[in-house]
Amino acid sequence: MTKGESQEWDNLIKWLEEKHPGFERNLSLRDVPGLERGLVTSKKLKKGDILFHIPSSCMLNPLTLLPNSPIPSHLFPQTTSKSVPTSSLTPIQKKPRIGNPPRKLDTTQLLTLHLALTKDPKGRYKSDWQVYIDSLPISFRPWHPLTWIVGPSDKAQKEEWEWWNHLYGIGLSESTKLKVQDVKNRFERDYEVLSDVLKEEEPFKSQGLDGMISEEDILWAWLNVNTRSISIPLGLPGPSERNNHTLVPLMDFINHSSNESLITPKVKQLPTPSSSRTRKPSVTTKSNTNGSPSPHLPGKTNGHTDANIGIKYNAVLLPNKIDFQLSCPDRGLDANDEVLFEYGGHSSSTLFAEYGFCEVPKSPIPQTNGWLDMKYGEVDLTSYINELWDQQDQEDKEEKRQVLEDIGCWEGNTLHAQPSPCHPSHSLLMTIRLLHLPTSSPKLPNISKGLITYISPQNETSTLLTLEGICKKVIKEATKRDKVLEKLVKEEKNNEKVGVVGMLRAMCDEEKVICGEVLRALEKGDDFQ
Ligand SMILES: C[S@@+](CC[C@H](N)C(=O)[O-])C[C@H]1O[C@@H](n2cnc3c(N)ncnc32)[C@H](O)[C@@H]1O
Repeated sequence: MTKGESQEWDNLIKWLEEKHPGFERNLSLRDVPGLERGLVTSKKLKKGDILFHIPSSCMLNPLTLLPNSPIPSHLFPQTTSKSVPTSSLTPIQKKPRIGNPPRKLDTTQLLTLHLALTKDPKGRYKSDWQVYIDSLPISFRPWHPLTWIVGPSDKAQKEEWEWWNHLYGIGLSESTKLKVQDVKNRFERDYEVLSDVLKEEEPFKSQGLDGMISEEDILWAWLNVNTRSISIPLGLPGPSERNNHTLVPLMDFINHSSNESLITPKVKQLPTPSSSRTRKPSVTTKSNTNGSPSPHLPGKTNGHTDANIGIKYNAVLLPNKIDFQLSCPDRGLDANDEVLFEYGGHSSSTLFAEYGFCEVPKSPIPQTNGWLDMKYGEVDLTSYINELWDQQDQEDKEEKRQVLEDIGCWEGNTLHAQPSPCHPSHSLLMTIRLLHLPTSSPKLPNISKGLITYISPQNETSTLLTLEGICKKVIKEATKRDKVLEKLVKEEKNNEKVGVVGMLRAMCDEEKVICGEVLRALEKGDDFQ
């Protein structure tokens, strides 16, 4: 941590203490050079002690922004939910306008715009959350992989960027590249919308802001929103992952772990004290799957998100009146223990593409075995399966795709370390089985109804041979990639480069270990269901 960061932390705590009644904490910023910024306990704590209490007033989302925002209110996300008081967001227009529908931003875009506006060189958009915004990472270059494929506007950074762009080409598996490309597509769509807003909407248009807020500013803002916000019910309709999330000061300093013995699971959502007395109980929010706040996965609805947060969900929660409280787990915590929670059930490649890091097993036994104990140890075979689809004719592919969608097996072409032993997902097996079925096979209708999963001994033999071939290919490519990466950093003095390459090499290990185990099972003739 630099001196500047420590100052920003002090300012943040002072702002929370002075301006946000109810704020409490027993956590401090971890101050260890060379280690990821994170939160640690300020003193020894016992079961149930409060780690922090974050009042809703300091959270940054469309509901808290609207009352004093310089962003025109017609751009705010629109609610159709009865649970949000209509005064808090723009009401639905009863008759749609003739011509183009009114432009609306979703929460991701609105928060990105709010953060990016603070970069106005003329300083016209100071935020009420400025102290919090000053505590955010200053840049995502060079470590976030999205910045490896979005060139810098500053020519002086071009040469350095080329090293990272080259790393993208040689150091990521094809399946990880697909995930980073997906992040890029989402960024580009939002960038286009926000550029149009700056060009066409007042007051931005008259202020010439389109030329003043750069793509780099929007990239910085967008990555902050996408790597730091938390899913929380805001009562906004539409895709939840685009709308129902919020930036929560302090909570966004917590790092991820999937290791259950390390995470601090007790997060509560509580009604903000005054609101629980003033509103009628009928006005309640509908939460995501189980009412828990969870680290927001920007791209998709996340199947596993809330599993480890162990939320206590209180009866009456109004969308913009939800406080967060994190309390000490049963095991207690020593002073300076890091507080961690699970961002969701994400594989290494998803964590890397979305958040710019991956978990590497810390195990006393050699690292290769550690991967087998990783809760979300996974190899994504999408790029290999895509190659097989490309060999099928279009009609055949459409027909089989429909069947796989009917049984919930389209996509999800993965191998898993857990539950042990390593195994292919059911979706992967069904996909390869269908790839080996002849065009318009009479078996397809029954597969589509879920009546058949095992097709025939011959089909099964072909399926397992294909799986074996793919696993061998993955191991070969991961071994080759690992060697290239080793060579790349052999003489490298830059610690950041060495650290990132270390993560990429660890992901090669994960592929080799999991595919190796699946190959061993295939050789033994083990059955996969
Ligand atoms: C929500 S922020 C957490 C706080 C962050 N460390 C900071 O300095 O502000 C998420 C970012 O923290 C980093 N991070 C979180 N968990 C991590 C972990 N287990 N190992 C390495 N980096 C991690 C990643 O850069 C990620 O994009």
